[in-house]
Amino acid sequence: MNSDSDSLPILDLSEAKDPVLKERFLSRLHDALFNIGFLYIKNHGVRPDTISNLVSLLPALFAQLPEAKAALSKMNSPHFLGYSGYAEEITLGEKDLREQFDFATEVPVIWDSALPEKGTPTSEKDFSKLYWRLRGPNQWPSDSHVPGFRKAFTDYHDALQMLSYQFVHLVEESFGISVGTFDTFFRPASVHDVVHEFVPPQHRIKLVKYPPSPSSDGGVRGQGVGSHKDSSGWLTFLYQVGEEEGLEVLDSHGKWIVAPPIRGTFVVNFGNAFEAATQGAVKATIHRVKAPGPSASPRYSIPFFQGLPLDLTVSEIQSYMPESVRGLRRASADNDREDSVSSFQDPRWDSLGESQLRKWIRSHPDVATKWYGKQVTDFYLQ
Ligand SMILES: O=C(O)CCC(=O)C(=O)O
Ligand SMILES: [Fe+2]
Repeated sequence: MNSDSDSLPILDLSEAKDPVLKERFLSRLHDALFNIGFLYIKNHGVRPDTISNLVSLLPALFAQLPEAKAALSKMNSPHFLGYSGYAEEITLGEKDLREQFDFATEVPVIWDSALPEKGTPTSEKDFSKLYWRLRGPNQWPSDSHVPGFRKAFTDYHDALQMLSYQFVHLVEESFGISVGTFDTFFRPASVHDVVHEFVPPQHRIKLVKYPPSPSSDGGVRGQGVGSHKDSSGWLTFLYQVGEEEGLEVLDSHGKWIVAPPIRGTFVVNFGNAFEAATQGAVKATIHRVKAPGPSASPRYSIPFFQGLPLDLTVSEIQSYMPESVRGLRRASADNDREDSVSSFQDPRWDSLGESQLRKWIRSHPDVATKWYGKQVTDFYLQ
């Protein structure tokens, strides 16, 4: 962040529909993108009942018996979808004091382990690359344990997908490029698009619970999730449930800014791929979550990670960005971080799929070894 303010901007999306307020809205969005990289949006158009229908099921989802949760374990899924138990994930060498379910756009498996020369009967595209194996269906909880979950999740997914596409159009406008420039990443190509036909991406949605946890002797709250940049996609739309604070955002002076839940809003931030696409002009801002203290209520959150086509490469994505945007690159103090954009620009993982595969293998080597084998796992762990 590069702002002297101690709080994040709140943008009102209804202003974007008002001819009088639109210019001001776009200039605020431009500032938020280039100076801060983290913002709230309100009047976003997602129906309150679409949100509350899913939110109201979260306690039951997490209260399932350990056997029921184990039956949905990520260990069952080559797509890294499913349940991860409390404190099973590690960020920056420390356990994250949260449990979570990873869901995604419901899609069939398209990975084809056949040799590329054989092609596939249905498509000219080569789906033999290992990263295509990341795509696949969800593990749904049983309807007797969490009644109505699949419908509530799907409605929420569809609403957030639409919001994310509309928001990308506003980003295009604030960049001064034609509305729809990035649509090619998200929709089946039209007959005129002969450059590259992308398979519409799978978006990921995490359902997260941070239970109350003991503070250290000095009263310091535990690590809900350690400081990180989002690496699962293009843009993140985070819904913070309830009133429990926890999310913090690192500004450009190295100061942590609290990003409390604000009723009726989503928090929007940008992933590594967006930072790479803009050559660092829009930052994937570092953030973290503090676990609730011992007498607090559990905190729930729902980040939606907008996906991108897995075969999209960094240079290809950059070619869609105008020089006026890429030229706004800012100096960054975090270029040497392990999870920073630099790993995405390493030619070995230069497609989104390669960088995603690496990320998932590194965060779940046990799942990776089971489905991808030791040799592949070791390669991506190096
Ligand atoms: O729970 C939150 O508020 C944020 C979680 C987060 O940053 C993430 O899962 O990437
Ligand atoms: Fe995050």
